[in-house]
Amino acid sequence: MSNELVLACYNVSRTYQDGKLKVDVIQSLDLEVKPGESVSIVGASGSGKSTLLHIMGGLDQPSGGEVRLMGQPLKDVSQKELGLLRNQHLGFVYQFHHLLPEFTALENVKMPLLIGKVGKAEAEQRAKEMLEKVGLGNRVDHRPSELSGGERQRAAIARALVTRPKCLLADEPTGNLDRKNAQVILDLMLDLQREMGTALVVVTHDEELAARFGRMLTMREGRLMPYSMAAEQL
Ligand SMILES: Nc1ncnc2c1ncn2[C@@H]1O[C@H](COP(=O)(O)OP(=O)(O)OP(=O)(O)O)[C@@H](O)[C@H]1O
Repeated sequence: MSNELVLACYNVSRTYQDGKLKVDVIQSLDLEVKPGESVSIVGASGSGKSTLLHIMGGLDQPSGGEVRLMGQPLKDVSQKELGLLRNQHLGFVYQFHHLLPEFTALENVKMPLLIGKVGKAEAEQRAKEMLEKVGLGNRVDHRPSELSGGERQRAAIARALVTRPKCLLADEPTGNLDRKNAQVILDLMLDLQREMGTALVVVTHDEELAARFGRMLTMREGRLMPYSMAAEQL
């Protein structure tokens, strides 16, 4: 039943008007994300992967079609409600950590809880627990500049998951890391996804990492299709 889905896209399209040129980046795209499942999306550069993730996360509006978050069509909600829905149900991780430089890891991770009106004491405790989970229990008072690249990404994952979202959306979360750190961060995301029952949708260029997800999709000609190595080499 559709209302059991975490996220759903039905007949979604996105067109950019670039001067006289109209670019159909996404066309008649359908996607259903079930609770707790892990989905990877690969595809050529410029195929529309980031655009899709922005639309799924309510950061961009589709030109047509419908996006539902926890069964709620996003086009029906006000900006304020959208903000609440996103804070409540979604976590975001990007290629670059986007931690606020003047705040410590703990303060950064607490922030979405405080925005979501969780009390200060509970926010502090949950943020500490989440930092422990990502292996940063001994780095809570470090500022981003005092963390390694892998540690910053761990802190960004903690910040995204501290609200216990139904779905984590990640755009090239390992794109800025070396191979070893990329593997470690991906393992961490998949472990947390299973442990917390969070659905995980990741966009990546890395087909080897993408193959470790429950479902691997390719973005091609504005649509998603099951990944097939043979088709990729055409
Ligand atoms: N604001 C915009 N205005 C016009 N065109 C845009 C805009 N944003 C993206 N595009 C175009 O839409 C297409 C898809 O971009 P998108 O960033 O979604 O691709 P991608 O698959 O994530 O690429 P990459 O893997 O290189 O990050 C590109 O051709 C891009 O130039």
